[in-house]
Amino acid sequence: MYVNQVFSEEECDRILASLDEDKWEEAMVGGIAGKGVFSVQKDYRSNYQQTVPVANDGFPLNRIGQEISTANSSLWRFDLDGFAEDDLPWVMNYCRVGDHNNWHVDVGQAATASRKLGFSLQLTDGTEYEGGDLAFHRIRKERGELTRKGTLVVFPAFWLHKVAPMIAGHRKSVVGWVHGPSFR
Ligand SMILES: O=C(O)CCC(=O)C(=O)O
Ligand SMILES: [Fe+2]
Repeated sequence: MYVNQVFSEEECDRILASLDEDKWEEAMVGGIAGKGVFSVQKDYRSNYQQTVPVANDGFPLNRIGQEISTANSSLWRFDLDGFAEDDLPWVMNYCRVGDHNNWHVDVGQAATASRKLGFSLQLTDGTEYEGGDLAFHRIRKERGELTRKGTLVVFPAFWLHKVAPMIAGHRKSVVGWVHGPSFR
């Protein structure tokens, strides 16, 4: 896993300020049966989401893309193409008690088949909420290591991970995937 403090608090606030409060939609589960087969299943996941707003200068996806390239060169050396037009990053919003995303992997069939690396950028700080921790199967991390505002976490899309149920407060993250040719 690659963990780095990539954005300042002010830059995270710039992303937060660019969000549209009218655009939150209930996150869905799917991509297994085929393209476009998604549904709300609150026992698997419960959170709001909206596509991440990208400024004219490419902020913040340009920086995230560069950082993922750097991480990939030193750690996995996967063949990568970049972000996919039909699978652009989301801002995830965990604002209700119990909001969560149960154990899953990010790579599946259809639109998610070519995901190689996933990322999660912390827009909020771990001190702003209880529960809601991003966790990876069999990887032990101190709570503060992944929760700091501005921290980018990069991981292979086939790693098992989850977001624990919210107990209090609000958590927001930018979550997305860099695609590439199929594993072989
Ligand atoms: O909110 C996060 O940090 C991760 C969410 C996640 O794993 C996903 O949406 O696939
Ligand atoms: Fe995920």
